[in-house]
Amino acid sequence: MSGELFPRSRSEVGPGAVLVPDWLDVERQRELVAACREWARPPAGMRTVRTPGGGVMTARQVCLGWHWLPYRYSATVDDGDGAPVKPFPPELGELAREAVAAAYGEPAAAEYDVALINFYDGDARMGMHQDKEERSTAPVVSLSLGDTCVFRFGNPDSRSRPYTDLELRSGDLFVFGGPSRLAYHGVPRVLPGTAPDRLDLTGRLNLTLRVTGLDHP
Ligand SMILES: O=C(O)CCC(=O)C(=O)O
Ligand SMILES: [Fe+2]
Repeated sequence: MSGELFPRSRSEVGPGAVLVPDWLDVERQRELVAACREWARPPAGMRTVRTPGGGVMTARQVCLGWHWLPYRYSATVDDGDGAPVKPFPPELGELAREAVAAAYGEPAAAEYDVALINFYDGDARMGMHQDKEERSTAPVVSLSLGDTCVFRFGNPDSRSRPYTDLELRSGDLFVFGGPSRLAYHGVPRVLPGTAPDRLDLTGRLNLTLRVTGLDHP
């Protein structure tokens, strides 16, 4: 539920960084949540990610197409059960292309080949980072489902200011490419209990769709 008197409108948060509120209708959100529940199952299911410095990411993650781990891509879940990563579904490629067209008004140039699905429950959050393991400069497509979060979108030079805090709600699309492709970003907070009732989801799911630029094994 948005609660706004007027619908939120598309906004450019930075050069090449575009928020399209309410891009997915509730039916599509429900379908994606159901699909995420399947993708989260083992083998190659949702896991806790550990960083080389000994840290633990509080958002749990499952990948499709390529397995991301700090800080590279692999064809197998090298930091989990070792299973081959689940395939990247063609529907998500189509969704990514539609998303780029909706954000930029022009079609995507490259084939999307990886999805990182992050699940935030409890106090989960994500620190400021760049998405830089890809060899392609194609825009990152981000879809939010479930609880609203505060999404911090910064600049390509440092984790600190200037940055903009925006709300990403269930169904929102955020695309960042061009001069913003390597901008630092993170999720300082999730607002519990804000998911639409019809989603039947406690917590927040985020799908980030990317082009790795890697050759498939
Ligand atoms: O959950 C989000 O909105 C951001 C996820 C993210 O930045 C990532 O997976 O690299
Ligand atoms: Fe990211």
